[in-house]
Amino acid sequence: MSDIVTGQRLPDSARTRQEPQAPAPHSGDPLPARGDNRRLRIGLLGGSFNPAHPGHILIASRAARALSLDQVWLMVSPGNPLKPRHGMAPLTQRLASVRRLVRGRTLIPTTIETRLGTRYTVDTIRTLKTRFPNARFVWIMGADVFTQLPRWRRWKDVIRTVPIAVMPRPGSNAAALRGQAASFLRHYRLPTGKIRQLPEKTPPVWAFLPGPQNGISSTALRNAEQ
Ligand SMILES: Nc1ncnc2c1ncn2[C@@H]1O[C@H](COP(=O)(O)OP(=O)(O)OP(=O)(O)O)[C@@H](O)[C@H]1O
Ligand SMILES: O=C(O)c1ccc[n+]([C@@H]2O[C@H](COP(=O)([O-])O)[C@@H](O)[C@H]2O)c1
Repeated sequence: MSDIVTGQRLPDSARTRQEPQAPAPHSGDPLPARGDNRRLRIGLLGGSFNPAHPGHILIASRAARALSLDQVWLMVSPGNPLKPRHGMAPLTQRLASVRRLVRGRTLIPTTIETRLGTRYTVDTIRTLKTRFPNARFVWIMGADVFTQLPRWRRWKDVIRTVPIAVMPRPGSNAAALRGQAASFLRHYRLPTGKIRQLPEKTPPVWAFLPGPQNGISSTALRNAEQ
């Protein structure tokens, strides 16, 4: 039985150990309620991961802590619709680069969009919310991507569908905070003191999560390899 999130066949022992947290594979509501009846909070960090680097791990871990997330799915995109295919490593290679950096149970590398057959974020979120009705999803993105958000397909539907956590990135923060998305959403920003409530809020809602920053990028790593 393959797991829709990890794509891996789990040995029985691992399934038993992981079942309290890991989504089960099939329809219905695969996410068990927590012992305290709180819905599972799941961060979605979509990305090309071409390749993954410590900047991804930093923002995923920081979001997990700041938002009390049970899991963060590092969703390796089948292909960012706005990025050229040329120079994009195969999905398996990009997934492997994420797996090499991840430790522990909270951060979960996944190619779930490929299995769901979605590429645009608006479709991914709608499908995930249908498939996992008991989860509370939060979309995590770096400040550079928040600036680009108005170029996404049906971006206003995206922001109406999922709370958004914007993570700081060196050189991108000022532009993000005065960009079109920030301006459109100016009445929907959570103040820093209320960030932990983000997953419980009804969208549109977003927050900028201050914290440590790392200037690393996949582009720099690819260039260094050449
Ligand atoms: N160093 C970083 N600091 C903060 N956010 C980051 C950082 N690197 C990537 N991100 C965020 O992680 C997500 C996935 O990024 P992606 O996989 O495209 O990495 P990248 O380094 O931006 O790649 P590239 O240089 O190829 O564009 C995006 O939301 C992006 O903003
Ligand atoms: O839905 C869109 O139109 C869209 C356009 C550009 C990027 N995205 C998503 O944004 C996430 C970050 O992409 P990237 O390539 O900057 O790491 C990833 O999950 C993409 O699928 C989504």
